[in-house]
Amino acid sequence: MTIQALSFLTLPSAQSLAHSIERLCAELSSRPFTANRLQRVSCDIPAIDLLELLSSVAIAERGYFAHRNQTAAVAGFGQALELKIDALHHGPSLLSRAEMIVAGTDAVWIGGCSYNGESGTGQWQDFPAMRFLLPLLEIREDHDSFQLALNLFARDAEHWEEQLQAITLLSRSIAKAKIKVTRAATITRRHQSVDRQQWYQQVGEALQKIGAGEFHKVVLAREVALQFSSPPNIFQTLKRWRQQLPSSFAFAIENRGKVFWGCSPERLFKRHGQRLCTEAMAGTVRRGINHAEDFSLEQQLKTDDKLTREHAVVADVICESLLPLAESIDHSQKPGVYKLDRIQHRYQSLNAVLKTDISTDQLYRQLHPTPAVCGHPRAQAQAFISSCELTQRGWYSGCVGLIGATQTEFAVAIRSALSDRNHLWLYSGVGIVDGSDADAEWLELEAKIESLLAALN
Ligand SMILES: C=C(O[C@@H]1C=C(C(=O)O)C=C[C@H]1O)C(=O)O
Repeated sequence: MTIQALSFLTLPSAQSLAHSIERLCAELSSRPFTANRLQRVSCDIPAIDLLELLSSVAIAERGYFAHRNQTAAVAGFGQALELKIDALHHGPSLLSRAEMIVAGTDAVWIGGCSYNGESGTGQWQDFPAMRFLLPLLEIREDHDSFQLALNLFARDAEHWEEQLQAITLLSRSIAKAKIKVTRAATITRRHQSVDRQQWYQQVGEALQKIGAGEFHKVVLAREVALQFSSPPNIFQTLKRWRQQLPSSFAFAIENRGKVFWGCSPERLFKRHGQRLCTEAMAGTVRRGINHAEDFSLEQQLKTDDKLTREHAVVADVICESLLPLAESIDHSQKPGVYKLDRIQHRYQSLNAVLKTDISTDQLYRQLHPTPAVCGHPRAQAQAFISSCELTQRGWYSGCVGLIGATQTEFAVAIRSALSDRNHLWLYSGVGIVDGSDADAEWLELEAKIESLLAALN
C-alpha cells in the first residue's frame, strides 16, 4: 500500500489541544530558567486519537508506546533531552541516569535498544545501541483520561528559548492537524534476505550444532524488504495493526526520519521498585480456522514435546538469570496460551522481588537477549546468529519501552518493521530446537509477517 492523501478531515480536539499547549507554554515561560534540570507542567485534556495525531504532525521526532492492556499509551513529540550510547559496554548506566533525571516527576522516556548492543549500519544507520528521548510534548492516555505535559531540559538560557520556540511550532502544527484519508496502492518491489533454500541450509546447520551439543536452542530471523511507490502512513497502519492485535504492545520510535515500529505480544520486563514482572513466551502454532481446530491446536501447544521444551528453555533461563538479582522468584503460574490474530504462543508469567540495590541497567543486561529471541546458551547462540543470519537485526528483537522514575516497562521488539520513506523492512524470527521442521518454521516466519501485511492493506 502507498499513501496518497485524498482528502483531509478535522482531527477532533486538536484545536483545544493547541490551546492547552499554549497555556502550559506560557506557564513555563514565566518560570525562572534552570540549567540541566527538568521543568515539567501538565494538565488534563479532552480525549484525542494519539495515532491520528502522530500521523498528522510530522514536524518533530515522534514516539509512541501503548501498553498491552489497551488502556494506557504515551505519545511524544520533539526532544527535551536525548540519552544514547553507541555500544552497550560504553555506557552501562544509561537507564539509571534516565531514571534519575525524571525522579520526583511522572515524566517518561520513550526509546529502545538494539538486539546486539551495537549501533546499526545500512538501513539501521543512526540507530545506536540504546537511545531514549524525553519528549518536549507528551500526551498520555490512561483509561478514558488524557493528560498533556510539556518537558523542558535546557543547558543554558539560549537552549531554553529554543525549546520554548519548538513547543510553539508544535502547537501551531497541532492546531492545523487533519486526519489524512488515504488510498491503498501497490508494493513495487519485494526482496527477502533468505529464500527457502537458504532457510533449509540455515536450519540444517542449526540442527546439526544442536545435535552436536553446541547449543540447545537458536532463534533465526529473516528480513523482508518492501518498496512502495510512495511512503506508507506508518501511524495509521499501526492503528490498524493494533486493532488486529489488541493484546500486544504497540510502538513507534522515530529517529532522523526513519521509524521503527511494531506490535509485540512479548514483555521483556516491567519493574516497579523491587517488583518485577517478566515472562517466557515461546513455542508457536497457528490459529485454527474454527473453534474446534483452534482448541485442538491449543492442546498441541500445551502438550507437544518439542513445543514445551522450546518454551521451558526460555522459562528456565530467565529464572536462572534472575537468581543473583532476586530476593524471591515466583514461577508458580502454569504455562498458558497467548492468542494473536494468526498464531498462538505458549506463555508463562514470571514474577520476582528484586534485591534492593539492583539497578535497571543490571536487570536489562541480565535478561536481554532472552532465549526467546536469541537462544541458549546465549554466547554460542549469538555467535551462530551472527555467522549465519544474512541480515542485520538492528533494533528488531532488541527492546522498546518507557522509563519512568518509579516504573519502567520494556517490550521485546519483535513483530516489528523499520520504515524509511517508501522503504519498509519487516522482521520475523523463530526458535529452532531439536525436532524443529524447516518447512513448519518457514510457515511460522510467514504468518508473523502476514499479520503486518494485512494491516498495510
Ligand atoms: C523471534 C520472534 O518471536 C519469538 C519466537 C517464538 C517461537 O519461535 O515460537 C515465539 C515468540 C517469540 O518469543 C519473532 O516473532 O520475530
